[in-house]
Amino acid sequence: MLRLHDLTLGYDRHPAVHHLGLAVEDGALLAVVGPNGAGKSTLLKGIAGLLRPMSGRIERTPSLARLAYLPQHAEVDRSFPVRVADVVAMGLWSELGPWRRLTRDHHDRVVHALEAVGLQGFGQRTLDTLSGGQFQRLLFARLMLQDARLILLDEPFAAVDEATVDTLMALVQVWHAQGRTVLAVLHDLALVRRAFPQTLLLAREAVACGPTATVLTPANLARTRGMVEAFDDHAAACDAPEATTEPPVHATAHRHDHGHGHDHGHRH
Ligand SMILES: Nc1ncnc2c1ncn2[C@@H]1O[C@H](COP(=O)(O)OP(=O)(O)OP(=O)(O)O)[C@@H](O)[C@H]1O
Repeated sequence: MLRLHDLTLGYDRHPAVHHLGLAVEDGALLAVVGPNGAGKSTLLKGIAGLLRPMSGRIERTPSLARLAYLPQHAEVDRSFPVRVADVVAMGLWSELGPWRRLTRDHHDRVVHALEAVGLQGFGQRTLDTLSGGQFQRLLFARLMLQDARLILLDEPFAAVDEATVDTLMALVQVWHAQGRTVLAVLHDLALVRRAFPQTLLLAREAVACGPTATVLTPANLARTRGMVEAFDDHAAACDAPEATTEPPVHATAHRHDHGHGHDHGHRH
């Protein structure tokens, strides 16, 4: 299980998301949804261990120790003149370590992963020759080889066409069927409703979390709209005491209210 305990994350001591308390069960397929600036990427970076919590903590059971994180498209530099097959093979890093060479079996797995994402025959091409959609397919091939139990995808389908979404979404479904836990930041609500059993609706705080149909209601979506704009990026750090107990909820939002309304924008 992945648990967030009264988690606040931010930059330069300014909170970006605050007081998240929720539990995501092992094997969940969870969409993270919310307006621009809601803190979705920040949350994924926090879970990936790239941002230290300002307060609160993230707990992962050992079953989720092996983690793979796919950052937003724009954050990945693909001007390196390296070969597609070599980038995919980087997914084997945790298995190989720095010194071991690829065996025949490893090469076969790279070829298989490229086939699975529809990039057969692309192995010898260099990264800079790929289209945006092809590059995203390559990143999914690398993810396949990482064999992670917890997979974090930040807008994996931004700027890719429908056929690519279908191919990559089929892979996500396979990972889900294999019992892996997948969290994906998405803006396509139709896709979320169709393919993601659970959703976290985020607007600097957890607005709702649980079965997608109960989270993506018109009322919840309307509430999120004003919440992000009203949040003050330069507010002082929150002095609210950390919650001492966490409710044992399944992918359920746990909101802290310290006596201020939403019209105050935030509680920091
Ligand atoms: N490196 C950073 N330094 C300072 N502030 C940041 C940094 N990254 C994000 N922020 C701020 O944190 C807040 C949340 O940003 P974040 O990228 O997590 O939102 P998001 O929900 O992923 O948005 P989008 O849908 O636009 O990608 C925003 O106000 C943003 O300006």
